[in-house]
Amino acid sequence: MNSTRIASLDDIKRLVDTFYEKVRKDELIGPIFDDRIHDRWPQHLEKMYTFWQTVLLGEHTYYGSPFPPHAGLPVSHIHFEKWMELFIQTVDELFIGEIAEDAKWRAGKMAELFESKIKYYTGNPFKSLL
Ligand code: HEM
Repeated sequence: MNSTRIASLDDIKRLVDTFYEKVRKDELIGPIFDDRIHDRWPQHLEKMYTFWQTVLLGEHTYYGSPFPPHAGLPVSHIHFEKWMELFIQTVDELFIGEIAEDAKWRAGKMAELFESKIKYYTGNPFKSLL
């Protein structure tokens, strides 16, 4: 059983790298990422390190807006379910502790928010995307 707590940027990198390895291999959501990201995976991973470093360690290195890149993606409930399944699997494989639990909780909240925004904007295509 693993007994590592999320405590450093190296831990965040391991979490992000392992998660997106699973994502890229997944038949349902892998192609959605690849179609948008193409050869920019190193940049995407770098950005995701800063995102989770900010959220989980309180070290403020991410200054973006998380939602806009998702607004036009061809995703619905099943895609978010798969995303969450892989994320939870990754966290539980690698880490224990309060921050690991927080990671899963926050991911779940953001997945819910993104899903409901995407549903809303799909029904109201002329609303602002922010
Ligand atoms: C099925 C679910 C999801 C898909 C298909 C998806 C896909 C993507 C794609 C294609 C990008 C843009 C990459 C680029 O063009 O460089 C992106 C960026 C990002 N995603 Fe997701 N995502 C999903 C769920 C989530 C969730 C639940 C979170 C939150 C925990 C999240 C957090 C982010 C962040 C922070 C960025 C970077 C935004 C920026 O540019 O500042 N994504 N995602």
